Amino acid sequence: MITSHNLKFSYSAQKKFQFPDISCGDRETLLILGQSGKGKTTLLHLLALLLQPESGEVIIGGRSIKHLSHEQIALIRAKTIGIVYQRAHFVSALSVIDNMLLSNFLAEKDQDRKRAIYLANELGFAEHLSKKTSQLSQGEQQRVSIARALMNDPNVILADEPTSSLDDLNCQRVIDLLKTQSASIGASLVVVTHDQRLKSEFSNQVIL
Ligand SMILES: Nc1ncnc2c1ncn2[C@@H]1O[C@H](COP(=O)(O)OP(=O)(O)OP(=O)(O)O)[C@@H](O)[C@H]1O
Repeated sequence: MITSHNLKFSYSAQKKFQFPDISCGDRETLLILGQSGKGKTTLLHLLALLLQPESGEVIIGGRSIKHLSHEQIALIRAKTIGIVYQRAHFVSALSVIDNMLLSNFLAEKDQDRKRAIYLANELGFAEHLSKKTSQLSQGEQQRVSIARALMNDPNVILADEPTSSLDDLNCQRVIDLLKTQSASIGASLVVVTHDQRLKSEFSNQVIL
């Protein structure tokens, strides 16, 4: 479960954001919609503990993420949050499977090859596991990115514009994958997007 209260953030005196409170329980989904520049990625990065709010707090699994060291925050993020970034940010020198196993390493867990292979089969890219990520199509990279986010069975999955560059068929596939995979591990799924196609896919919505 993830909630936020009174989150405020500013990049500069001219660029200030005050976000509505959000709440997404275990096995629940939440869509955060907003036009370009409304602060969707900023909010997602606050929820992902990648940015520190000026005021307010994020609570994950009942625990407030305030007054913790950078090291503690990094470990909580790695262990409890799966992030599907707007751009995938793979390590280009590593294979697909090693990019996935990196998630285990960052969470200080043993490398779980079985889980990586299981997810690759579930998400339909098992034949690409030993390739470099740059050899995969954009849609395949998107699925690897989702699988990587699921490697540590996170409590919360945060996805930033996961469908904006996909055609209708792949858009539907990616949303179905995110929903089924997050439901199967009992996670909260929060998606931020300007993609209006997703409106009909989520009953809980917040508009920025
Ligand atoms: N590091 C930064 N420094 C200064 N301003 C920033 C920074 N990152 C984002 N901004 C500004 O903050 C505003 C919100 O950016 P953000 O990326 O959160 O919006 P968004 O709703 O996700 O937009 P998009 O849909 O175009 O990705 C934008 O006007 C952007 O220029």
